[in-house]
This record gives sequence, structure tokens and C-alpha cells, in this order.
Amino acid sequence: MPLRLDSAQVDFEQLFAGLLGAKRESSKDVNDAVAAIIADVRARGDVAVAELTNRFDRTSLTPDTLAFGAEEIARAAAEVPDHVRAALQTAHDRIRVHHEKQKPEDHVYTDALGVTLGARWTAVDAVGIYVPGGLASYPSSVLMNAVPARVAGVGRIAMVVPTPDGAINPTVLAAAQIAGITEIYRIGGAQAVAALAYGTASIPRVDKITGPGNAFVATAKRQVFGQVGIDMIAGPSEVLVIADSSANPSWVAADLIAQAEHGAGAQSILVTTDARLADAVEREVDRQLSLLPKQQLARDGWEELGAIIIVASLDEAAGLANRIASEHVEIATDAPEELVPKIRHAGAIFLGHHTPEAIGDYVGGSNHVLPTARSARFASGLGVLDFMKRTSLLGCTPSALSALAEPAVTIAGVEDLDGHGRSISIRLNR
Ligand SMILES: NC(=O)c1ccc[n+]([C@@H]2O[C@H](COP(=O)([O-])OP(=O)(O)OC[C@H]3O[C@@H](n4cnc5c(N)ncnc54)[C@H](O)[C@@H]3O)[C@@H](O)[C@H]2O)c1
Ligand SMILES: N[C@H](CO)Cc1c[nH]c[nH+]1
Ligand SMILES: [Zn+2]
Repeated sequence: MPLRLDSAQVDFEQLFAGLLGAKRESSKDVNDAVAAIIADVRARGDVAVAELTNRFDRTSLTPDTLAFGAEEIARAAAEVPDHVRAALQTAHDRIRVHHEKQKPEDHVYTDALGVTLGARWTAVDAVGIYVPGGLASYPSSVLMNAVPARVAGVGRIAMVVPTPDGAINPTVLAAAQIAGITEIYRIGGAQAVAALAYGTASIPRVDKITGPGNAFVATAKRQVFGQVGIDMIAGPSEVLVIADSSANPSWVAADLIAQAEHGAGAQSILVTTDARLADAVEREVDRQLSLLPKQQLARDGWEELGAIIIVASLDEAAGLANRIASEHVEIATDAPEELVPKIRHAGAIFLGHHTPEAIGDYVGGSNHVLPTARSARFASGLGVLDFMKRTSLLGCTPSALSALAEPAVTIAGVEDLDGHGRSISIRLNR
């Protein structure tokens, strides 16, 4: 049974420990396993990457066959039916247009003292994008990573994607082709993250790694942070639907199931002001799951990490949503815009009855790589800025330096850094 609570009973700490916390932490076992994998890849390079991939993904790779060849990519992409390619192209184009609007502007100004200040944005040189592929394949995630990287102007984009049992979904390669990605490796998990971070003979190291993945991927990204940049920890997917009596229980149920079908650790929560809707959604989830024979993952996910919470008001729903800080928040009410200002912690907000989260997964144009596991409290979804960095610019005229020297030398003095002070004052005594 999914968890069912009403607002009088919602003990956030308990909710956190059960629903939001324990099952989503990476365990000591995963941490240790990932540390061992990273150490192995650093020591033995491509040989370790091939061996580990063969073990976890049941492949038969050698150090020479880690990368997809150009003809292989072209051949696989050519197998993809025209309507699928057209759908990917639509998604690509919409994602590109939206992300173009995120490109930051450089700015420079000179203040009254004659100090020039500014900020200049430049792209990261080399990025590794992780496309998950263990339980399902995600051509859409290729686009969500690659498009903002290209809009940012990243020089080199290396993509990794696991190929369980040696099989690749050709649509993943078609998406890469549409996005202009040519460097692709058939590896996944912690060994792929380690190879991108530290480099091997056949996989040059990158500067930053982005993309979602399972607990092994997320833990590996945490462990290589510092050696390379990372975007965020985007782990198992989550949705929190806020609904009132205007919501359609079948639609809400379908949205909860859609998220649960992401499998292990995926989480679907309904927060509603209407007890009758809660009952109807619960029944409807069961009914829809019984009609979907392929939905074992969703069934398990709903049983394990599904929840229905009844609250007294939409304000209370917003407060709870902020504490949970879900990856996706759907507002299934007639006036979603009234609630939006009250939702401060969410990876993405979906407005109204006609905006299922899945439209954002694919073709809405916004990014679907979003902060999970409550990291929306401090992190944002993937975007162009993740592939860029800002360098500040500072310039003083002689008179500006004279005006600022005294306070600067004073602070250098209290820090006991005379060399700093002298490097300023030496310029004044001429
Ligand atoms: N937040 C997002 O934007 C987003 C998008 C798509 C998918 N996702 C999430 O990404 C995750 C994808 O997970 P996945 O498993 O399907 O694919 P994955 O590619 O993340 O992980 C598969 C890899 O995990 C490694 N692995 C598996 N078992 C292992 C073990 N016992 N020891 C060491 N390594 C092991 C293997 O190397 C395998 O290649 C899902 O949780 C899904 O919800 C999130
Ligand atoms: N809901 C996932 C995390 O935002 C993304 C996704 C890809 N394909 C389907 N769904
Ligand atoms: Zn999804």
C-alpha cells in the first residue's frame, strides 16, 4: 500500500525518514563499491573500464571497442523510423530555442572612482554527458544534456551510455546524431564516470560531467567532484502533484504512475485538499495499473514510495511541497498561477490540468535533468549556465588605485599579509 496521511498526522521527520530519506541515501556498500571502481579505473584505465562494463552490463568489450565508430552510429541512426526521427527533431528544436534564451550576457561598467568591473562568460572546454541506460534507454536525455552544452559553445562533448547485453537502442544514437554528438562510448555506471573524470588511453578526460543516473552514477559523480565539475545529483525521478477538487482523478493517477515507472527509488506523491479525490486517485491508480501488464516497475514503485497526503488548504500543500522540494511539482488546480509564487523549492513546476509532467520530459522545451532527493532546495535544473563559467574582470586607473589603496592596505595589514599591502603601495610612490 502507498503511504496515506492526512495533514493532522504529517510528521515531516517521519515522512523524511521513510519516504524521502533512508531509501534514497547512497548506502555505505554503494559508496565503497564505487570507490573501488574509481580506483581500479585510475590504476588500470581502459582494461578496467572494459572488464567492469562486461561484468555489470554483460557485454564483451575490449579496450579497443569502447567507442562507437562513425559508421556504426550512422547505421543505427538510419534504422530509426522517420516519425521517430521527426519527433526527436521537434524535441531538439524546442529545447534549443528555449535554451538559447538562457545564454548569459557579458557585462562591463566603470564606477565613479574609475574602476572597471565586469563579468565574462566562457564555455567549459570538454564535457562528458551521462545518458542512463540500465533499465530503460533515454534518447530524450541525450537531447537534454547535449543541446544546452552546444548552445553554450562547449568545444568537446563526450557521451557515455551503457549497453546492457551489448544492445543499444538505435534511437539514442539517432538523438546524438541530431544533436551533433560524435564521440560516444558504450559504457555506463561508476566506471564511465571515472573514465571521464580521470581519462584513460582511449577516453580523454573531461572538465565536467553532467547527466542523471542510478545510485552508482550519482555516487561516482559525488566522488569525482573536484577532479571535475558536476552539474548536480540527478537521481531517481520524483513527482509531487498538488490537486484540489477540480482535478481529474484519472489524469492525476496517470501522472503518479508515469513517475513510478522510472523504477528503483522513483517517488510519486499526491498532496490534495480533497479527501474524495484522494480516494478516487487511489482507486484509479490500482485500476490503471491492473490494465497495464508491463507496469511491474510502476506497481513496485507506487507500493514502495507512493504517498497520498490530505491537507487542509492549498497553502498547506505549498508549504509541504517546499519541505519535500520535489524534482517535479504539478499544480492540478484551475488557477495554478495563484499557487506558483508560493512554491519556492522545486526542480520544475507544471501548471494546470493540461500540463502533465511527461510533456516536459520530452517536448515542452524545458530541461528534464532536474535536482532530485530534495536538492531543489539549493540546485536548479540543467541549463546553458551549467556548461559555462563566469570570469570577473577588474581594472583600476591610477586615481582609482590611489582611492582604494588605503582600505586595501589596511585589510592586508590585519591579515598580516604585508606582501599584499606592498604590491598595492609600491604603485603609489612614484
Ligand atoms: N533526473 C533525470 O533527469 C532522469 C532522467 C532519466 C533517468 N533518470 C533516472 O536515472 C536512473 C537510471 O538508472 P538505470 O539503472 O536505468 O541506468 P544507469 O545508466 O544510471 O545505470 C546503469 C549502470 O549502473 C551500473 N551498475 C548496475 N548495477 C551495479 C552494481 N551492482 N555494481 C556496480 N555498478 C552497477 C552498471 O555499470 C550499469 O551500466 C533512474 O533512476 C531514472 O529514474 C533520471
Ligand atoms: N522524468 C525523468 C526525469 O525528469 C526524465 C525522463 C526521460 N524520459 C522519461 N522521463
Ligand atoms: Zn519521466
